[in-house]
Amino acid sequence: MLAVLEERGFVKDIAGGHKALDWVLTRKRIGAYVGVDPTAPSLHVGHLVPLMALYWMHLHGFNTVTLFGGGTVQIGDPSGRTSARTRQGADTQATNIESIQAQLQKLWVHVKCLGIKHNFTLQTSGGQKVLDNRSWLRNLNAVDLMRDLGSGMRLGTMLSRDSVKTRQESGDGMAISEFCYPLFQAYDWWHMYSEKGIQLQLGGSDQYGNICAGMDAVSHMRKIHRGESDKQVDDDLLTATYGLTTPLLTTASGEKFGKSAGNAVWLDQNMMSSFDLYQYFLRTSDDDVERYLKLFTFIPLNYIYLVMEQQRKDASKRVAQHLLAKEVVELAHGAAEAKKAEIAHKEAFSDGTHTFSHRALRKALADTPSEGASTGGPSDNSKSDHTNNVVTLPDTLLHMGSFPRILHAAGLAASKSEGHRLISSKGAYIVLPNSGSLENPHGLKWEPIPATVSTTDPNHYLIDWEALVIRSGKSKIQICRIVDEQLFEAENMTCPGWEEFKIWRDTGAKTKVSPQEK
Ligand SMILES: N[C@@H](Cc1ccc(O)cc1)C(=O)O
Repeated sequence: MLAVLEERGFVKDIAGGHKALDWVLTRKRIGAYVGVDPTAPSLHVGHLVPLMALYWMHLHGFNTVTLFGGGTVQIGDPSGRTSARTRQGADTQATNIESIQAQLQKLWVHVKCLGIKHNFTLQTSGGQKVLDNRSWLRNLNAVDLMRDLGSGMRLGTMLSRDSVKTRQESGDGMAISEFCYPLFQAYDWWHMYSEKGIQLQLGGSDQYGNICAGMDAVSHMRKIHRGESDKQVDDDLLTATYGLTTPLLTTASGEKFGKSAGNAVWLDQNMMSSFDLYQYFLRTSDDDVERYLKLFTFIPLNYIYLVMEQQRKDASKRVAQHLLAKEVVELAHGAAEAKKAEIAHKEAFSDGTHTFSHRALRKALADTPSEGASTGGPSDNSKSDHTNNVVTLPDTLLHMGSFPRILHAAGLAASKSEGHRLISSKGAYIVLPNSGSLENPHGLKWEPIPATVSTTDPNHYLIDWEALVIRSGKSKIQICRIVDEQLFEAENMTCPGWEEFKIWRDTGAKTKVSPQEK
């Protein structure tokens, strides 16, 4: 098992000894767990690395638990942080807990389906559970905790942790609650060790300290509960605890993995559509794609090597990236969504990579009805849950000089001024209507949005009188359906910058109108 995790790139550090862990995993189907604190409404792609390692263990017959910290999130893990988290309101916390729990459940369903697809059988898979540590932490007695577990954890070790040192040095200090966080994570482990035989904890590299603290605490608790006489049992490698941390991902060009335009790449479909998630992984560079295929998919290594050979023969086809993107969407959102996202992308480029397929546009528009708000509440375009990334924008946004605003409204630029920058650096593109060639009438051409912004009218780029197709960088495409402003407002729709636009327009209009009124 350890060899599998190592060859796929999951192992950064091992606590408890490499040899010992290797031996135990070979001898015994121990239990393993990964914990996540629900600090946000969704997991992001970074969470997937330790989770994937755990899923591999599940598929190889180990008992596995994904734990969400409904209890620990209220204390706040200081690991890897330079400042304390701000306290969340009770209702935010409740919704986060609920959605993370649902997400962890859903991931298990998709893991099982992917397992079957990649020829693992349910009979040889291990058990899997989703647990909430609130269920035991809420009954914990403070005196008992300090007497038993607290007495087994050393101040020196805890003070020497980087997260503590940096805060002491920067002068911000640290609250006792945060300082004591490792006690609660350790108690989780003790609880699951004694009840479920969980001997291994996996986590991101920032969890190394918490995991080591947990190992000390569990061994201390075992002594207390067994009496000192059982000392030799304690040393038994077969019943000891172990830790494994996964590497922190950076791209080959040195950037932090998992950020798109400064935002986290969320796994929740309502926060990031399948189309966008697919697109994020499709943008993976050739230097990173093999590493990511190993980490984020269950595809056998031999097959990955074959795909990489194909990829090197013609990198422009991005076969490896398409495969990666599809498998990740399948893991996060399920097979049906993955198929749709794949088709949407393949169609968009079906007439060549330098063109955008008119057929794909027609299909995307047909698949996403314009009544974006039909679900009732106000619809926020940026959270569109469509597979095809169609956003709806009001027609009044299209006027001479408004391209930077459109880039912002379509979610391709964080602000209007960033839109400006994108255009002047020739990083923003638009599909030219009716630009197909005689041999390939559906392949519409891309061209950079003209740098002469103030004299360019976006209306000239409307395709079939109803859509603009824009792109930032190499492949972040956005289809914009343009509707009548009255319909947009009547359907309670909105888009980034819309309120500011209205204020700007209304005040601008007044100064223009008044002289004529005179
Ligand atoms: N402390 C972990 C989450 C966690 C919570 C409870 C545990 O028992 C284990 C892990 C984190 O912040 O990522």
